[in-house]
Amino acid sequence: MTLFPARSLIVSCQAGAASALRGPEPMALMAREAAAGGAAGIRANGPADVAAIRAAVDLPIIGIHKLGDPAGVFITPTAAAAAEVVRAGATLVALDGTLRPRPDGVPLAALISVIHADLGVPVMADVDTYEAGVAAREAGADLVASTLSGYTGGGPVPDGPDLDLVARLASTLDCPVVAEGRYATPEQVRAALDAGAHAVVVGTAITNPAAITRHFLRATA
Ligand SMILES: CC(=O)N[C@H](C=O)[C@@H](O)[C@H](O)[C@H](O)COP(=O)(O)O
Repeated sequence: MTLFPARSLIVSCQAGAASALRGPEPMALMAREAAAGGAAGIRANGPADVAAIRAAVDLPIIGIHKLGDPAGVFITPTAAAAAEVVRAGATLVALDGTLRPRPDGVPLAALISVIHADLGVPVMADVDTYEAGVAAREAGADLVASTLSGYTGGGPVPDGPDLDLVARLASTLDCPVVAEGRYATPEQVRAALDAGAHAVVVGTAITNPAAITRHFLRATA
């Protein structure tokens, strides 16, 4: 897997529904800034954002298409969703690789195989546990990412990243492991790479000014 050099930093350019930055143009500007800063790739949501970012930067784009209920399987849940972001210019597709059933009941291996055959792009499985990571690799995922750790159990989301999951996956899987989810400091990024991650995806800490403001505001209380 040579899409991303070893020890790459990938920047996730996504804005929530309430964000003033939501929309293809702001996300494309964000991606340009990330590229100017040295990012090796961009992660982006939805065909409109992916298309605008594709036109703005010459970097690999991890395309996702969030559809449906955020409490369930919603990151690129179907082959049709994957096709939309690939047509828009995504270099590879990330999708929910947890052990939860997909809304349409299609098994992960079948979905990955259709994406490989019909779209010809690599697939990154966003997982929540070690078991899901192993299963995703067996199902044909080309990369496995820790993206969904902390988000599927129904409990509070932890403050920090799941470095243990990254270390376990990296020591077992014969594919690149990507660290993603709540990486907020350069030290955490280095720790993930030193634990065996091939690349680290950082979103909120770089591209969400409201969250960054709230983070600094804690010091004023
Ligand atoms: C759980 C979920 O839906 N994660 C999403 C996946 O695309 C995004 O909302 C995250 O921002 C992204 O994973 C990057 O993580 P962070 O923003 O923590 O650096």
